Amino acid sequence: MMISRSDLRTALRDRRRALSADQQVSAGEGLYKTLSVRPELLDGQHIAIYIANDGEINPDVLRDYLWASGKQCYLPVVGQGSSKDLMFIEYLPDTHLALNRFGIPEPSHHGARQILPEELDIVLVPLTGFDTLGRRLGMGGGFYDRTFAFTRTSEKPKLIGLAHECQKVASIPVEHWDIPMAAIATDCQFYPVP
Ligand SMILES: Nc1nc2c(c(=O)[nH]1)N(C=O)[C@@H](CNc1ccc(C(=O)N[C@@H](CCC(=O)O)C(=O)O)cc1)CN2
Ligand SMILES: Nc1ncnc2c1ncn2[C@@H]1O[C@H](COP(=O)(O)OP(=O)(O)OP(=O)(O)O)[C@@H](O)[C@H]1O
Repeated sequence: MMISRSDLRTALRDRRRALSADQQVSAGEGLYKTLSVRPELLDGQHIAIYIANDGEINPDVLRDYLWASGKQCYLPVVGQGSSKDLMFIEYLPDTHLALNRFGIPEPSHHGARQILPEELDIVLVPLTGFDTLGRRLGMGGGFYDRTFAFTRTSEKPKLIGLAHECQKVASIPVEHWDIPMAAIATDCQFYPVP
């Protein structure tokens, strides 16, 4: 029998949380090495990124590099109540972050610059699991799938999934609402989606 998405998610979350602090630091540096040279990323000006949570690969080194090279970076903000759409707020080095209802640091949307999802060039999507066909498993909230459902029929933004190499599996069971990634980047490798 095929493993369920929910069991796979639990196993892959356990796997990334088992990485040591040293391994997480090296993974973040590896991710920077993988992505900082890719034209797929450098062609973009408005780039959505995230603050690592629950053992996710940490894109801070990459973000600081992007910011220093003159890119605009944005962080996801979850809506109030039961809203399942993400908002994106500009990140600046002095941006104040506070924990959202999932315990993930996010900027306040008061006074900061918001960008519409369709104005983003690149979205760096946090992954729990992936396969080399660009299929992904997230945290199970459906936030990215819902917010970026329109990318099925638009050129922009390009979605690039970020994960630890150890989150690669042979095949992710796919659902009809899943939005495919254009590419996936890990601490070790860049996977263009065929
Ligand atoms: N770093 C990061 N930021 C992100 C996401 C993400 O996956 N990673 N999101 C991507 O969608 C959004 C938040 N979505 C999330 C969906 C579920 C859970 C989660 O941990 N659920 C817990 C229960 C937590 C609780 O209710 O207190 C769980 O299932 O165990 C977290 C974030 C926006 N920001
Ligand atoms: N475009 C959509 N419209 C309506 N519901 C959706 C859409 N996309 C996903 N969902 C719902 O969201 C729920 C979670 O989806 P899924 O298990 O694929 O989450 P995920 O991709 O792991 O999470 P995330 O996108 O937050 O990283 C599903 O129950 C699904 O019904």
